[in-house]
Amino acid sequence: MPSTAGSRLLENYRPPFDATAVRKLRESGAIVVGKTNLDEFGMGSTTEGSAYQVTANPWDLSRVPGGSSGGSAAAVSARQCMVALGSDTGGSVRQPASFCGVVGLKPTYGRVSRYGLVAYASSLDVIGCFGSSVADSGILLGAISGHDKFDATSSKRDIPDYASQFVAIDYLESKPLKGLRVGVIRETLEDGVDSEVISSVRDAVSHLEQLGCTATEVSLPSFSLGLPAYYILASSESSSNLSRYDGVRYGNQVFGDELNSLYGDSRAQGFGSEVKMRILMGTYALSAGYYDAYYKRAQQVRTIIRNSFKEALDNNDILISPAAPTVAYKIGEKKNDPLAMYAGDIMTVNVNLAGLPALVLPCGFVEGGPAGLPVGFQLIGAAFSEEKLLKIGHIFEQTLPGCSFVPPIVADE
Ligand SMILES: NC(=O)C[C@H](N)C(=O)O
Repeated sequence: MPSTAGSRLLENYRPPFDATAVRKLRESGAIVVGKTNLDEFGMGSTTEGSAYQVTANPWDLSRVPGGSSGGSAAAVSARQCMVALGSDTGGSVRQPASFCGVVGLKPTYGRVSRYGLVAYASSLDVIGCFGSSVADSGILLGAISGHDKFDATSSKRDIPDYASQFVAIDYLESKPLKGLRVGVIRETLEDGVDSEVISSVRDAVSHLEQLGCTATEVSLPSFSLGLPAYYILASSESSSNLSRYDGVRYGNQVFGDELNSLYGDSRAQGFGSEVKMRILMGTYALSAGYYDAYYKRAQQVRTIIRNSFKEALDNNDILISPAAPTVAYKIGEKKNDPLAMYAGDIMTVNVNLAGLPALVLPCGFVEGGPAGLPVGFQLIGAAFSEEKLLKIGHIFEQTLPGCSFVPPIVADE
């Protein structure tokens, strides 16, 4: 199967091997039915940045499915497949999961091998899981996790039996989450977040309280610094990673009169505008004279963010936020306003900077489209606490009254 990463540059590229995650899935008996659309090289939040096509949101075909792994989210939401993989550098699994009303799991950095994943920003990239239930995403995680000699950053920790969490009991009666401390991140429920999203997430917190959790507000004062730090670091790493696409080693080649025009023309014609912009931004941030002011500073902010999460998670079992400040918006709405699109990643990027696991699951609807638009909320845990997140998510999902997250539209108009 071709692997284009949504880029014209890789239009005819057929990888000679499976990524470790895909190999493991096949070994577990999974049938790979296809590859899905995404923003070029994962750079975007709507899937409109694909060089090939725009993916529609199954809840309303005039809206984006989120991104960058929007094709995977839409395919699971429309029940075209049981589960799907995505890559989450700054929210690319969780935000589309939220927009499409499915479950999106971003594992701890190192839980899943990145071998064979097309690299965007290697210190942030994680392969994540989409499912139409928490159980499906957890079973998928179990199949793809583990150490891999081809990825030195993959962890040697044991893989828990994630599937053992998914048993049915009379949850509400028995207060199954009694004693669990939930910290609701104050900065994620303030100005700039849609009021309907805030009230859905507050309802989700009340539901967790009914299940026995104790919820308190926690403050992460550095939260808003995550967005600028992420875009500097991700762009910087991408400018290095994408230098491999030189028209020689991979993909489409544009022959010029001399070597430099072969590189230049292949890249000029192969990359889309968002990718070019990020390569330029990243190269600038890494260049002598600007390195200290941008790249180094962003790394320092990353440490501050990591420490503030650690402190908050020392006092709480999990942290909670919306998955995105809005529900799915219209195709074209933010396409020409990159800063507005970047701002939509505010809820997710910090988690990548801290390397933590997070689970997004649907918790309600707001008005819009033919049948309402799903809202997702995010549970963030300490490193390698996926088992806990899945348990809480499963109980939440099983006991959420009267919500069916099956979209009304399952085929093209
Ligand atoms: N790749 C991601 O996780 C999505 C993020 N919106 C980005 O463009 O970097």
